[in-house]
Amino acid sequence: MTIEDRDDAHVITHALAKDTLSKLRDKHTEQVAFRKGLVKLGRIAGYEVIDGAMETEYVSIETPLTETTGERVKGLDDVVIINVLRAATPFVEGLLKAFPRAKQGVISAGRDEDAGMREDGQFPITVDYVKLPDIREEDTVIVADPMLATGSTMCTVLDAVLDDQPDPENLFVLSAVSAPDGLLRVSEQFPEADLLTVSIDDHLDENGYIIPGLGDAGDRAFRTQ
Ligand SMILES: O=P(O)(O)OC[C@H]1O[C@H](OP(=O)(O)OP(=O)(O)O)[C@H](O)[C@@H]1O
Ligand SMILES: O=c1cc[nH]c(=O)[nH]1
Ligand SMILES: [Mg+2]
Repeated sequence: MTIEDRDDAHVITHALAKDTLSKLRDKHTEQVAFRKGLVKLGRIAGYEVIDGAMETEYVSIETPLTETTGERVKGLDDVVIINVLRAATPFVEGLLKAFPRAKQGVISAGRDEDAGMREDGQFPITVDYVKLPDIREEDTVIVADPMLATGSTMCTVLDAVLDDQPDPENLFVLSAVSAPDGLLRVSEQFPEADLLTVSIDDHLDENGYIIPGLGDAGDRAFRTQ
């Protein structure tokens, strides 16, 4: 398994994840390559979740030549993936390569950047659309958003996802790039969540952007800048 357990989060240390993140960080990486990078990172992260959190069971198999015993991942049908619009869309596309039969939820939650970051280090969050599947106790829930900056968006999303639902067996908050402030905020408000990220960056700037980060993930993936 290529996950480093730290006090603040589990960090995916797979060489290909680091390689892909470096391409995403590069300001010369254009839209198509950027989107493909997020897809690839989602796929790698999905495999890491399987490797780290899911069990296998023995199954008997008939090969063309003989009978043998193999292993199968248990619980692949008990996965719920939450797509935080908009930047998570290509990231989730990659996750779905690891969990093709996952149930999916969609929530549109965006920072009100005109209002700016408040003195408490949080952003007002606008939620426009919420469509979530029922969660069952046996489920592994993965809330995916490539950027975890102040944590304002993620805390709003988790409130909506967990509202009036049973606690799932596993709850992952998955990001590509995270900031220490956001990790702290989410872990304080949702201690039951496992925070999984590819990189814990240094700090946030005065506009709430992750430094060194990769810029605005939504704008780069959707070419809106
Ligand atoms: O931790 P936070 O400070 O809340 O910031 C993280 C959020 O910011 C980005 O979304 P954005 O609001 O830019 O929306 P977008 O995905 O539509 O670009 C990102 O995709 C996260 O959802
Ligand atoms: O650095 C950041 C912070 C929030 N959202 C982004 O897309 N990038
Ligand atoms: Mg954005």
